[in-house]
Amino acid sequence: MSGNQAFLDISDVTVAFGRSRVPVLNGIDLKIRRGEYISVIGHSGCGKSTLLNVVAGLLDASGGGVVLDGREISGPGPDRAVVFQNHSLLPWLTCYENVRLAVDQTLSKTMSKAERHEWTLENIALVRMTHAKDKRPGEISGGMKQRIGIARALSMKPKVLLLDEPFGALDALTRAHLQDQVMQIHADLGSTVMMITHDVDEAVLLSDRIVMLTNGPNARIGEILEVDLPRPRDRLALVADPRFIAARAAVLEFLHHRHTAPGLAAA
Ligand SMILES: Nc1ncnc2c1ncn2[C@@H]1O[C@H](COP(=O)(O)OP(=O)(O)OP(=O)(O)O)[C@@H](O)[C@H]1O
Repeated sequence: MSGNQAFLDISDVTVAFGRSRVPVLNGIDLKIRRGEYISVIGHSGCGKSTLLNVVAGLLDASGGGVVLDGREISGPGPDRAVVFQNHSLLPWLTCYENVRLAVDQTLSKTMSKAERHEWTLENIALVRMTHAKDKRPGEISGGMKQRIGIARALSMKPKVLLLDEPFGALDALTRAHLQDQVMQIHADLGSTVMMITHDVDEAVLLSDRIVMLTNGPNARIGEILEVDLPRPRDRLALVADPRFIAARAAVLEFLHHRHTAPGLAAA
């Protein structure tokens, strides 16, 4: 991919914590196109969340930098909305109020009060949560909380959606429903998504490319797999699709046998 195609340009990012001289991540280069769905996968502790936090602007890289749509990232901003594994809704607000708060914080200069109300409802409808919009987080399931978290993130009209294991804490069926919804939203809105996951099937189902990190410390990009599957994707049909099976096998093979950086002994 040529440099000028990058919408999100992660360039030579290195992160070392505290006084440690051994970086967690070392020289991460990744160029993401507008509208692309990227998954980052790797063993526990290799630095996936660290990378996402650098892109979110929640953490400063020790070296390198990130440019989004031509602007260098130097802190958190509404152009990058994050959805974490553990839903971070404010418990004393209703679902509507949680989304509305984000809308008011980011769009009050560009939308009237009535428009913000409509926009809030629209985003809640997008994740099919209209029926529970007046409930508080304590009154709804984990999957529903994640849906509101996604609605809140989308309502900010971010340039990039950053998903840090958004389905990780959910049961298999709820997880599948939410993956399908996110696929639909990605198709409808053309969102650019960077998602951290541990789940190989999830990565193959959702992604245009899967970025595989080597084990840390000094984690690097070991390999990037293009997922050559037409959209829309149907999870049931894909189970028997040789391209799905091959992509899945390639990621598993990397995770089991080739997760060490070049030049290091196998773990
Ligand atoms: N604030 C911090 N201070 C010191 N070390 C940290 C900090 N945050 C993360 N680390 C270390 O950096 C490494 C990478 O952590 P990170 O959470 O990014 O990994 P991960 O791949 O997302 O892990 P998991 O898949 O288990 O969530 C780990 O060794 C972790 O202990």
